[in-house]
Amino acid sequence: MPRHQREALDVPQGRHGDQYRPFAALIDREKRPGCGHDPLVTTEFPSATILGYPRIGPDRELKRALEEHWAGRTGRAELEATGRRLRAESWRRLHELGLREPGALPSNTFSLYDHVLDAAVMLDAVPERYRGAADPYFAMARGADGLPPLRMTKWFDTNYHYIVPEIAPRTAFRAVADKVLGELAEARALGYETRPVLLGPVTFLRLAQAAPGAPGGFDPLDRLDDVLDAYGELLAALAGEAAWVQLDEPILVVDGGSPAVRHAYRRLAGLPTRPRLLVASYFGDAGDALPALAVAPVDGVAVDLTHGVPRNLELFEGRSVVGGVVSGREVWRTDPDAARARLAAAGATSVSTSCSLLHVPYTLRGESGLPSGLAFAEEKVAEVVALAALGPKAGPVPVPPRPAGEVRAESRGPYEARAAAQRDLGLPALPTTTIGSFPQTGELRAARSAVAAGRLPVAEYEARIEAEIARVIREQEALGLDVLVHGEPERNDMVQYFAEHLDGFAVTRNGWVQSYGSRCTRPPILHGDVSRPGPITVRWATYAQSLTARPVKGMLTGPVTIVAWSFVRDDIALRDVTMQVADAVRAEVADLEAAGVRVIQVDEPALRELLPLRREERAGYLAWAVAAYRRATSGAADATQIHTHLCYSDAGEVLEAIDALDADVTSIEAARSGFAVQEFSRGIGPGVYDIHSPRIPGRDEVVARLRRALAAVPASRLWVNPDCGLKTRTYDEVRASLANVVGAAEIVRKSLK
Ligand SMILES: Nc1nc2c(c(=O)[nH]1)N[C@@H](CNc1ccc(C(=O)N[C@@H](CCC(=O)N[C@@H](CCC(=O)N[C@@H](CCC(=O)O)C(=O)O)C(=O)O)C(=O)O)cc1)CN2
Ligand code: MET
Ligand SMILES: [Zn+2]
Repeated sequence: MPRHQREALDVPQGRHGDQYRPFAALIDREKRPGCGHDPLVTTEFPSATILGYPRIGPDRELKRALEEHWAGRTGRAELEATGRRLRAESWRRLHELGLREPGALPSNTFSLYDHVLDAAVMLDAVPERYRGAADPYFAMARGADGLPPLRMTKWFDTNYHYIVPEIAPRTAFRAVADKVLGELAEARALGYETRPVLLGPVTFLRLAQAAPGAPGGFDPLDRLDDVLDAYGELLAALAGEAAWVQLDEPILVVDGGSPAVRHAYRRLAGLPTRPRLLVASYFGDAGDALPALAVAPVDGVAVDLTHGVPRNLELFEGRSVVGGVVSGREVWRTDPDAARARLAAAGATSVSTSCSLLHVPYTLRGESGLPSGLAFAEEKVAEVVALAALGPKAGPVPVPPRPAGEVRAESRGPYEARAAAQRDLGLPALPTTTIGSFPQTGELRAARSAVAAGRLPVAEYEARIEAEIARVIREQEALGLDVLVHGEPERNDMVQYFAEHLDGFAVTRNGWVQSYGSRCTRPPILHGDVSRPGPITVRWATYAQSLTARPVKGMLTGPVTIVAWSFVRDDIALRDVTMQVADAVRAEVADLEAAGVRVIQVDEPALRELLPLRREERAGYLAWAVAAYRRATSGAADATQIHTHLCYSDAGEVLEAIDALDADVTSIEAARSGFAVQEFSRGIGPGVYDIHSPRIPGRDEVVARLRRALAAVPASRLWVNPDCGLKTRTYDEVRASLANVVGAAEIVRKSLK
């Protein structure tokens, strides 16, 4: 059913608990395997719950508190106090929205930076080198005095990023339960019996990486039994404190690993002293992994029912089956009939969100001008409560829309012909460039909100943007970079900015979603057919080019990334949505080219992110993603140099697809993830330093990286650039870092002759 015709659920706000009964009555007490002790409050899983909740704060209170703290303006105590206030306010609001049964409210879902990092701390898996830092937690997250941070990467196929734990053969795991016990006690003092949420042991180890220096064949999963000992201690500590504990195992929806799951949950379920265990899988169908769980007598499983119904659920008869029918990562209202049909088909005994609500904004309240048919976190909680009151009802389970027709990958001329046609750009060997953005200053952001509020005339704002572009061009000329950028000062975000200039998208006022640490985005809402009313970037690109004789690179966001970082309509296939966006980008490429812009970068940092978690679906996705990129870029003349940029990409997994994008130059994150430059047959710029940390790379360090790269790529195809845009850095950091990058390129260039 099209969204706008969908009936909204009648969502009661703050009615009383008796409406849960019809659903709770479905739970069969007798059949549930016992676990040998009387839990504190209740043994029944609540009829309605959510798997997790946003934590940045409805007005990004945590972001501000973190940034004040990192700037040295507040102490740790003030930061902790903000955290406590935010947790209390979330529980209060969730209770008010109807999550009132014991155990319905999750706890330990708050984090000062990241829940995977919290899990590492909970297991005492803190690498030795961070232990002496003034604040080991933030040192791991962000680096500290010469100490680089731990790697950060995408959380499954979402736009959230987690800190990658480092596990060594001798990491001494032990339970550090103070955070989880602290939040439980905090909630209890407020009158709430909560359900602690822990990252599960298998997901923890499979998301971790081997510590540097570990022997070649070492896999963090080799440490499963030791980690399980620590979980045993944690669960023992929680046994008298909470009726249920939720163990998050989203890794269940990824191929492989069933033996580890079977082993882990046999051991944990067999513990003599423990709370009831709910194992939560999400981000897809856990089908293949369910039998492994079924042989372990865990007390409940939570399954993602938003896209289909996982296979083999009958294996869980007699236990709690928590049906995730309200999407935790999309923003459309739940269709009650479809949701109830899914609950019925899955034999669900409770209603939940499909995953944590971390991935959606807090509330629609305060928004205007948005399409109808939306639900953000608060509205989704109300939906869960309403569905629990209604209960399951057999009916047809809808199938997702199929893509319409075939797609063909479009082509430009062969690379060699293009390279020849681009020679008049006059670039040296090892050309230096940046990825696009320069620091976004507080003044620019303040000016943007002043325009939105009508306090600053548009002409004045535009004059400030031009002044900033002029400054960015001057800085780059002074540094001696070869291919310049305008610095993206006019963009609030590389996706939202384009969404604001395309038809078919709506943007929110306050719909912030955490991306990593204190950083957030407001994902646009793609709700209709996409089209481009007029040129978007041409004015700024041509202004920048008018200020310099060096080539200025036009800067666009690619179609896959625009859809990946938006909330997208669900009534037509994602592939078809992406092709509409590709056509808009193609028109912008044509306009830039017509305006004389000779180098155009089309960023696709999210290409890897949308890669399906199941192997069998990957080739199909990559084929259309590549086709969309080529649709966007293949209209360019051979003489126009097309760049692309990817980051956080674990590029190794999609190298062939990146090559198939057929860009003349690809810049890619290499500083933190390490990948094989020799795989590339065209221009390649492996990032020479990590822009996510304030650390300034040394010139010699960059020289060493370039020499390593030259062992694999000829100098004629090697580019020199940071590994991502500079918008989160300060001008001081950027100047110092880029001076070393340009200096390093000069040194290496000389040694070529
Ligand atoms: N969409 C998206 N996803 C992405 C990335 C990305 O760039 N975009 N990059 C990767 C890493 N993720 C990142 C995500 C966000 C930020 C980031 O810097 N976000 C900014 C917000 C960017 C923004 O929308 N800025 C707006 C609004 C800024 C703002 O907070 N305004 C103030 C008012 C202005 C003031 O007085 O300061 C307010 O609303 O209160 C603007 O510049 O116009 C932040 O959290 O601080 C960086 C990296 C992966 N995913
Ligand atoms: N052109 C963009 C920038 O420099 C690319 C960022 S990729 C997350 O900010
Ligand atoms: Zn990037």
